[in-house]
Amino acid sequence: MDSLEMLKGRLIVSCQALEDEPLHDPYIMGKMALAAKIGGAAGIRANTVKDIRAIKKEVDLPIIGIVKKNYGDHPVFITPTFKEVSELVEEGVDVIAFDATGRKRPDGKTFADFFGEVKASFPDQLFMADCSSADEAVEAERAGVDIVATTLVGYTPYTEGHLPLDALEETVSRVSVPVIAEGNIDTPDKAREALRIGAHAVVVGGAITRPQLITKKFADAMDGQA
Ligand SMILES: CC(=O)N[C@H](C=O)[C@@H](O)[C@H](O)[C@H](O)COP(=O)(O)O
Repeated sequence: MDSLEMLKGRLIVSCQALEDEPLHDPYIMGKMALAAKIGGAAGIRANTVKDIRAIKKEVDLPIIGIVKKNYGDHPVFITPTFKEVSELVEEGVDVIAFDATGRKRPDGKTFADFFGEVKASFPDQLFMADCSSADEAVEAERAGVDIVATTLVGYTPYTEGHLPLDALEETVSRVSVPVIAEGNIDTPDKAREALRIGAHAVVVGGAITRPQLITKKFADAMDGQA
């Protein structure tokens, strides 16, 4: 069974902690991935080669790899250039994900130029397009990606306030490649709803692996109640 088939209808847990987060440590991300596997995750999404290596030591699940890299204050930061894609190919991951929004990349390339080069260089690799709208998903499918995802819905200036499940519904109706629901799927009900709408799989991050955010939800709900 290939990794896409293994992920069908299943939960993928994003195990990420950036430099400014308390759990920023490859060892901890490895253990997060193990906890996710024990809980029933069928795949892991992870950031940086270091974290991916640590995660591979703990679990044998399919990995969606990204490299978040800031080029100055450029807004495109999820696997933004060919360099980050090459790092992931060299490490070896089942799927490589990247920003597939309509914005120019830090090196000045459009998404189509960037992906054309990537696909020509690594024709056997699976690629997932992190989109902020159904229009971008349609463009990414046209460019030849294997999977599209709602990862960046609400995170581009032109999608502020848009809801991932609404974008998912539109995307599912307009593309034929598998669509992964990702981004602010923060309850089990939303994950189930995403599958009902037609998501191939669901990625959940912060609601499982960012304890500072989980704690805040409880603390905020209790604030002023006593
Ligand atoms: C916008 C952005 O940078 N998204 C990132 C993409 O890799 C991650 O920070 C998210 O945690 C991930 O997409 C999962 O989403 P959520 O944590 O909402 O379940």
